[in-house]
Amino acid sequence: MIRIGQGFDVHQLTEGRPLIIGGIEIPYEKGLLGHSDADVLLHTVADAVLGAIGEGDIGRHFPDTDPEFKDADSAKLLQHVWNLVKEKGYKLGNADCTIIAQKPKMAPYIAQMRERIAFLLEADPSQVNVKATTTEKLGFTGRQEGIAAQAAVLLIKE
Ligand SMILES: Nc1ccn([C@@H]2O[C@H](COP(=O)(O)O)[C@@H](O)[C@H]2O)c(=O)n1
Ligand SMILES: C[C@@]1(CO)OP(=O)(O)OP(=O)(O)OC[C@H]1O
Repeated sequence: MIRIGQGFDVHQLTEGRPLIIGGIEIPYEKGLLGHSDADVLLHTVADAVLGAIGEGDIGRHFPDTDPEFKDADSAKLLQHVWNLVKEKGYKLGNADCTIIAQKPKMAPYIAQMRERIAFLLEADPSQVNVKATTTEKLGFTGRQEGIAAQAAVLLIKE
């Protein structure tokens, strides 16, 4: 059996917050705003995984009104989601992710993100791809008001 899921998330860039993407802290003058650590990429992957198992989205599992998730480490949220996948008997086929950001340059951090996501999904880094694109200065990402991310995930049950 195979199941596919896709995710999309956006967080606003603001001063005075760390920039955490794909579980990696990136040195930058701004960070992402959210109830949790606002890791836009891990949220996107979690949503794609939840989509693949037909379990809604991260807002349903971790409400942003619940103080328990204030400043939450998104890696822990993704691990919780991954436990649901394992309970259903699935493993990762592959995941493909895109970060949409005008700045900063993600390229130096992509390999680390890939390894971190693979670790969280109990898979080999070869099963995870992370890409980045600007929007050529267009739109809210182009104006550096926020960063978006997309992911597609394939799960396999043998
Ligand atoms: N925040 C980003 C955005 C892009 N990259 C890398 O640059 C390449 C060119 O980006 P375009 O938007 O001009 O297509 C892209 O393929 C990425 O490799 C990046 O590292 N960080
Ligand atoms: C992760 C949660 C929970 O702390 O909060 P945020 O960091 O605001 O993230 P979002 O992508 O808006 O949705 C899920 C939330 O419930």
